[in-house]
Amino acid sequence: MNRESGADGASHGDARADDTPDARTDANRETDTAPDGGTDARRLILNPTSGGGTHVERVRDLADDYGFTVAETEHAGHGTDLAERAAADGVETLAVCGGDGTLHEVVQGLVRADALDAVTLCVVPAGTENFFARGLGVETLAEGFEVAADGETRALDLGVAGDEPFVLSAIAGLPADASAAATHNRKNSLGPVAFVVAGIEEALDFDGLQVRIDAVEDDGTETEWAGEAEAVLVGNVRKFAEEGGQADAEDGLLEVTIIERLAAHDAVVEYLEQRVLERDTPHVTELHARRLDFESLDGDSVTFSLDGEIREFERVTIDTRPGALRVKVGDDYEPNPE
Ligand SMILES: Nc1ncnc2c1ncn2[C@@H]1O[C@H](COP(=O)(O)OP(=O)(O)OP(=O)(O)O)[C@@H](O)[C@H]1O
Repeated sequence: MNRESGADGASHGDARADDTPDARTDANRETDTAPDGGTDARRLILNPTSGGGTHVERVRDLADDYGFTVAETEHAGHGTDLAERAAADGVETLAVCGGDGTLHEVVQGLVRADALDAVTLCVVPAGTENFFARGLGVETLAEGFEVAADGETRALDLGVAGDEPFVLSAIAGLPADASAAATHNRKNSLGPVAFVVAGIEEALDFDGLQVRIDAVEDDGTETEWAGEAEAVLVGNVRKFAEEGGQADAEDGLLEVTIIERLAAHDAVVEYLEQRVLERDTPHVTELHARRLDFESLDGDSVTFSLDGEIREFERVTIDTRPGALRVKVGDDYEPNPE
């Protein structure tokens, strides 16, 4: 694994000696508790409702130890405002404590503030799934702060659907409907099982998508797919084909999986064949695309899940901003997990 440079050739191993708790002064500690502002270089945006919400006290203690001021979200969408504010305040290292949805909001704020170049993100996992944090090799709250202090900085791709950035994935079809049904409250009470429960409920009355997809592949080839789809899964940091999991997030490409609509039973068998046996199946199309144009053919808008946040599009272009996200990663991060 290349530990020297990210996709943009940025220099790495840039943790500063004063990032460690021991190196900071008592005076520093006193200013660390500014709730929602200041000109500090390190700030943490904390979603107190992510996961079961049991992380708050511990995270505040760790933030204090590592010299992060804490800005707590007060409502859905607030993470975007707080990130914009952090950028305006000149924050250089911005940690995000929550799940993938909170990270999604924070990235919106940095894009709105045109501050992706100026801010390095760190993740402190406190959500239900924490897919992004796990991909970066960050499993626990404490590891989130350790990596914020000492981790390597890499330049990861950012996905964009229309004008909205996403980090993990943009998915349309059955899984997006299931993710819409797995509400925040339900996730808090059921955990990851909420997705399964919601998925079964949604499968009972999901109609399929009538869509056309024009993709520009890695080598410039243009590919068109039109028909009735069960789901269109577009991964940036995440991939869905074969065994699924983390994708190469530094290749400037989207991992696209289109699952053709079949009788429910056949579709499940084929999807499992592909995932478990890694066998090509005739009704699953995989593409590595730089860009794709998605259009609903029946005039209905389609429900998308962008990192778990629900949006509606009748037509949308999805592409990437290669290497646009500066992110601290742990030792277990694999740039190319293939
Ligand atoms: N103070 C708040 N009160 C209520 N909702 C909030 C608050 N702050 C943020 N949110 C909302 O919480 C939602 C989910 O948060 P997040 O994704 O971080 O946690 P999660 O759903 O538990 O985890 P994951 O996405 O990893 O499964 C986001 O859509 C966000 O808008």
